[in-house]
Amino acid sequence: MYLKNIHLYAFRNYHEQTLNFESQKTILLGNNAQGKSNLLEAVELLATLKSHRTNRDRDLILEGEKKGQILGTVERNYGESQMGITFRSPGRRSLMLNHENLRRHLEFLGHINAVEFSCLDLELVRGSPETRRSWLDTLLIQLEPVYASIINQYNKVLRQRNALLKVIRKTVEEQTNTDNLSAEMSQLKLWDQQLAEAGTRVTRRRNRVIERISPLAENWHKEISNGTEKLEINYLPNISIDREEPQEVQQAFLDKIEQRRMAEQQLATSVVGPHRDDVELKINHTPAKSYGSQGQQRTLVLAIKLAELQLIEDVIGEPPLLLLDDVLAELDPNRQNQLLEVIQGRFQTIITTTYLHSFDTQWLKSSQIMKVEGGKLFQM
Ligand SMILES: Nc1ncnc2c1ncn2[C@@H]1O[C@H](COP(=O)(O)OP(=O)(O)OP(=O)(O)O)[C@@H](O)[C@H]1O
Repeated sequence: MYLKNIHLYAFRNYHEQTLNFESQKTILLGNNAQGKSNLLEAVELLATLKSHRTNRDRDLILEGEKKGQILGTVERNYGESQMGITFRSPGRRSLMLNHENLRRHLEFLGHINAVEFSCLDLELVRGSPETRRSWLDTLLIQLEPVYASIINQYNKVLRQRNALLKVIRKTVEEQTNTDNLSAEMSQLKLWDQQLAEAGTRVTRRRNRVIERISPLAENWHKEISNGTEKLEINYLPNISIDREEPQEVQQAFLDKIEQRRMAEQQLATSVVGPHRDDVELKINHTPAKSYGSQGQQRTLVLAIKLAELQLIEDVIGEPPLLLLDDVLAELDPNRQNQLLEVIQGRFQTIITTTYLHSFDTQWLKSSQIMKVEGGKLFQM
């Protein structure tokens, strides 16, 4: 897979800019706040339709404009695709593939795959469970684009069920109309069923992806730490997935809802389901979050990113893009070399950096280097 070019119109701090990727490796060089990460964000959006920095389209549009656009051309084994996303404020985004407007997000996903690695990824270890869920979901969308609608459907049901739980609490507090309450309770039963169905789909897929990525990450981790450390990645689902059959998982889901009924009604929110999942990361049998040193945590994240590259390549059959946002300088020479060795000519890589001195000369010679200044790119 090769991203040939990208065009940005009124996107973040870019008025109008084209970048033709002329080498497997592109280095975006510039001071802080010039637009380097914005460009990587544009590639991330083409790959996943999500940005890890915002979920409001209006943030993505150049200040003062009503419309922004990202266009890109990607070359795959099966041929070339032109992709486009138009953001509107106010308004909804629209998607284009090969000059045709798409109605469904699903048809847009899966043409570009990318693994992003930035200093924010340390949050995978240090941050809240939400960060780890979001990491899993983004990975799953790339591996099987249909997951985007599965997780959206789950979130929609969850929102509606939470709204109903709030209505029920109000009815109970006001102790007014018992007829209303019984109608609301039967409605809740229907939402329980929907939550369990949608949630089972999410849980089973998250479990599957963890089963696939864990051994890969564990191997990388062993290699980077020269065999001195053992990484363990465990899925901690809110609903037990010991059982094989989806119907059995669904039943376990419904049983747990029943057990937590009182708590849910008091809190007026859903306390059962994959929105409460987490992923446990352990180094030498101890939690990486509380016991891991900074260096160990960095090794862990690097191992996970290398595993993501490998897994996506295995599943998709083509190497994904690698987006490195200001991370090379943060890795020690040993880990830097390990990463550069893996990349060598295999993955199209876009790197942002404020300095060039941490790159080796061979690497610089074979890279396209672009200077980024105030939302403009200059060939160096
Ligand atoms: N919607 C927008 N309209 C105009 N400018 C924006 C918009 N969103 C972000 N910016 C500007 O983009 C710049 C940030 O760019 P970016 O995050 O790409 O920085 P960077 O070059 O990667 O720097 P760093 O090394 O600090 O990460 C800031 O100047 C910010 O004000």
